[in-house]
Amino acid sequence: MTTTAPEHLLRADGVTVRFGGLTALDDVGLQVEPGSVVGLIGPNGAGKTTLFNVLSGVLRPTKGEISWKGAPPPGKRTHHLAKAGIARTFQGLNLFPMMPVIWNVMVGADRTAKGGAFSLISGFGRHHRDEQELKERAMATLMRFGIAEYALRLPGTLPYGVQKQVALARACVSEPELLLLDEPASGLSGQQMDTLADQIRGFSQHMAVVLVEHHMDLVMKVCDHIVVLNFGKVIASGTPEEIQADPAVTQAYLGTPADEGPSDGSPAVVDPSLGNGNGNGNGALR
Ligand SMILES: Nc1ncnc2c1ncn2[C@@H]1O[C@H](COP(=O)(O)OP(=O)(O)OP(=O)(O)O)[C@@H](O)[C@H]1O
Repeated sequence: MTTTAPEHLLRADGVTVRFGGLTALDDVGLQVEPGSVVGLIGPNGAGKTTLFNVLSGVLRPTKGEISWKGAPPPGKRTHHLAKAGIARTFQGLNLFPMMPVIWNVMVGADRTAKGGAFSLISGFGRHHRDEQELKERAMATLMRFGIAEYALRLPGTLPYGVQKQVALARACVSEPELLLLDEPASGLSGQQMDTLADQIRGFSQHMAVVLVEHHMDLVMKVCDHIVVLNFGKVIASGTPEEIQADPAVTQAYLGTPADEGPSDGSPAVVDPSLGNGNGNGNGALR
């Protein structure tokens, strides 16, 4: 009997998450193919972070299943994920403030570091040659991200945009097959966001990316596929063009009835500049 490898890297089936009486996710399905960029969007409180936490193994769903390359997920600790080829960034920077930039990136480079930062600082169980190799890989990644000059600086002494790049470098240094990005554009300038967009498209040459992001222009620019959540349910799923033309998406963000499209009959376009008039109390499209 021959078995074929699953086409998807990551798959969620019928994922439901309840917090007490509140259903944060309701029967959500999602697939991530190798080399694709998948966006998760939705108004505030839609369930994006909850789904991200389920996908990254941090949160166990009340119902439903997650599979990684057709098998159960590898575990919820960062080093479990890293070993399996999954890396993530955090909504906050989550850098170690007392460690220089290069050490922060070395932590990400070490797929075998069970103790994470502790094992790096203590050197427990590691040979000098291994540490040298980690340092070289971290340095090469810093160079690739154009931030090698900051290698010996503490993160807190650097501009926010550079710190964001350090966090991204730390996630990418292990050359993951899947990169989970949690609001990578928050706090960035327009120019920094353009750089980020180019980077994400570049990443997809080597890895799949799942992106939770409020900045619609970035999402529309970089994603191959977008999943839209509202009140914990998937209300739309498709290419950026399909999502922009979907009246249910416009309704979710702006609170306009789905059948009230533009009077000229052209498809409704989700406009990031429209911030008010949200009828569902979920906040504006940002
Ligand atoms: N730990 C928790 N306990 C109880 N309720 C929670 C918890 N985490 C999230 N929720 C609720 O679940 C729902 C979905 O929240 P979630 O943070 O996933 O939405 P989101 O789309 O990420 O929102 P935002 O864009 O504002 O970050 C919200 O109603 C939220 O209040």
